[in-house]
Amino acid sequence: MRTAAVSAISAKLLMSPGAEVLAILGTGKQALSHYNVFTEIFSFKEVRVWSQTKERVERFVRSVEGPVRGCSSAEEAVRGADVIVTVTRSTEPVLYGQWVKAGAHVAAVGACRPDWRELDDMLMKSAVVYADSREGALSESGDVILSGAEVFAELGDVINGTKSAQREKTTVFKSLGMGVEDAVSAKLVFDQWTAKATKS
Ligand SMILES: NC(=O)C1=CN([C@@H]2O[C@H](COP(=O)(O)OP(=O)(O)OC[C@H]3O[C@@H](n4cnc5c(N)ncnc54)[C@H](O)[C@@H]3O)[C@@H](O)[C@H]2O)C=CC1
Ligand SMILES: O=C(O)C1=NCCCC1
Repeated sequence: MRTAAVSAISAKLLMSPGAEVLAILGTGKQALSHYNVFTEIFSFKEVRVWSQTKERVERFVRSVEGPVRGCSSAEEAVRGADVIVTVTRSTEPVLYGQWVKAGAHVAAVGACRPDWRELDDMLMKSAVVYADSREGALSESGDVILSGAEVFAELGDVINGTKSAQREKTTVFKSLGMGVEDAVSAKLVFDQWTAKATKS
């Protein structure tokens, strides 16, 4: 859930204000938590989902409620989408810049190894790239390392107001996960548990 929460913060900061269509590539555990968090926080008119097989897409669609539509190709899912979440175990690009609408926001969650990709060079080079950790992105993300794309800012820079949120441009948030996210999540759980325990 903490990974999806961070992706949702990236979307809150970087997606276009009138965003209506969300696309999710992948139908595993991260896809479900992203679906749950994004539909809880935002009001997308349509959520499109694609995965490797028709069976996985159908199973995912049956498992959730809301305005979800299964797609038979990644291209069908992402064409015209305002926000795209990539949550696959792919080692090769599944999302191509030529399909992505200008001004869309991409939260790229998979491909967390230096030789793995989810996004192609065209997208990485044409988008404004943000990361949770610049250091992490430059050592762990194949999409950043192999494309040679510049990391414009960390998400924390945008939250602190030291770097701009370029909503009008196509943006990529490269997520890798950070220990501090686990620490904050653990504190939230502990605080809620303590509050309940003191009441009873
Ligand atoms: N950035 C972060 O903080 C985190 C990133 N991850 C990464 O997110 C990704 C997804 O994780 P989970 O949902 O837990 O995995 P999962 O195994 O539950 O789901 C993986 C999904 O990827 C799809 N997939 C696998 N190979 C593919 C390919 N070649 N092309 C297209 N789709 C493919 C599968 O059909 C499935 O829908 C993994 O790469 C994982 O390492 C996971 C946790 C945190
Ligand atoms: O932050 C995490 O947790 C992970 N990050 C990338 C790879 C899978 C787990």
